[in-house]
Amino acid sequence: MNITVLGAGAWGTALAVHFAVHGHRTALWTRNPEHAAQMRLHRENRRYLPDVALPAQLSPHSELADALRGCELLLAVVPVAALRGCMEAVRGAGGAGIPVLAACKGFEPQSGLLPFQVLAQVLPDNGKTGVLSGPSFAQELARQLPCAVCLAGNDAAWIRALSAELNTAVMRLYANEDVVGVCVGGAVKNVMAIAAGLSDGLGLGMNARAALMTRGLAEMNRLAVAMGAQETTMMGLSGMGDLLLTCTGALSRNRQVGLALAQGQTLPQALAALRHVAEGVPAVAEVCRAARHYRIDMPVSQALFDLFEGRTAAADIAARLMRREPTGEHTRAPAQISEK
Ligand SMILES: NC(=O)c1ccc[n+]([C@@H]2O[C@H](COP(=O)([O-])OP(=O)(O)OC[C@H]3O[C@@H](n4cnc5c(N)ncnc54)[C@H](O)[C@@H]3O)[C@@H](O)[C@H]2O)c1
Ligand SMILES: O=P(O)(O)OC[C@H](O)CO
Repeated sequence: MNITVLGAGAWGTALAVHFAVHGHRTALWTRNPEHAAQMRLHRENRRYLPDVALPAQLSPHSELADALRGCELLLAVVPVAALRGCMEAVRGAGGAGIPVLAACKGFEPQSGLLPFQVLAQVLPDNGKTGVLSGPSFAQELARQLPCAVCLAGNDAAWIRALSAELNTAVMRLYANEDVVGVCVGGAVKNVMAIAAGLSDGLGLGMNARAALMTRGLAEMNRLAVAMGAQETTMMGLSGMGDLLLTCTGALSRNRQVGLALAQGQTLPQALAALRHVAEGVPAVAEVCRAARHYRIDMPVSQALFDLFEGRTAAADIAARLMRREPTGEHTRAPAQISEK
């Protein structure tokens, strides 16, 4: 298959390398001509995924029209904030009819839309759109270490066929019919990974991290179900699977942000040191906005939001969460989300 990957960051490059290694002709598009030239020269993406050789089947591009030539499947792997602009550019370049999977995780800032909803808005006449999500660090996939992720979209038969066609011994693909749940899991687990990094960085212990992850899963589930997802999806790869990986894995950028905040860095300092996107940061505000809208309680997300807004200190968050009114483990507590 001819695959075009939009976005030559860590994840876009890892996916492009993977599909090229497994026999697909792969174009990797970056908006930056100098970046494309460097990748062609060194056969490596030194800025975003160093020490991984780009296979011969992979061609770096900065001209969108070149990258789209002969394309049979588009993978959109830019930060979710850039998804709309990228897909508008694809439409402008005559690529509106190409099937597309978004592999970004988060809510579009301000609109609060999930990646599949952005695709539906920008490409309303596009026949086939979907998402790829699940526990998957770019550095591991690029080295062809095994992982399992899921695909979901607007055409269940296409998603099933695509899962079978793209499945490899390195990346096992599961078809999922709950595109809302898959997207919400991928977005909210990043918020929980920041909280887990913060907890670990403050030395709160393994008991605290287990509690945080479990109650984080409860928050993810409440929001997902309110938005129309199935509860079972949160127990799968794009829910619990990705939550486990991102809250505990040292490679997680979101977890690293939490660790940096615990050391006393400001949010801009932590993000500057990262040099990669941490989608959990903009997602915090969108998650809390959605929680207010659906009138559900998301105390971990709200505590992070208040921290980012300067309304609470990192050192006070644990006490604030622990001292809340006791409640039943599966009680649907009324929303305690602040109005700001
Ligand atoms: N890195 C991972 O392990 C991983 C795994 C799964 C999913 N993801 C998701 O994939 C998405 C991309 O993450 P990443 O790790 O590749 O990020 P990254 O920070 O490594 O790279 C981001 C890339 O997007 C490009 N970009 C940013 N704004 C753009 C715009 N307006 N137009 C075109 N290109 C733009 C940047 O130039 C860069 O090449 C995120 O939503 C992330 O959550 C990442
Ligand atoms: O490095 P993070 O925190 O953006 O997480 C990367 C992937 O989403 C893990 O599945």
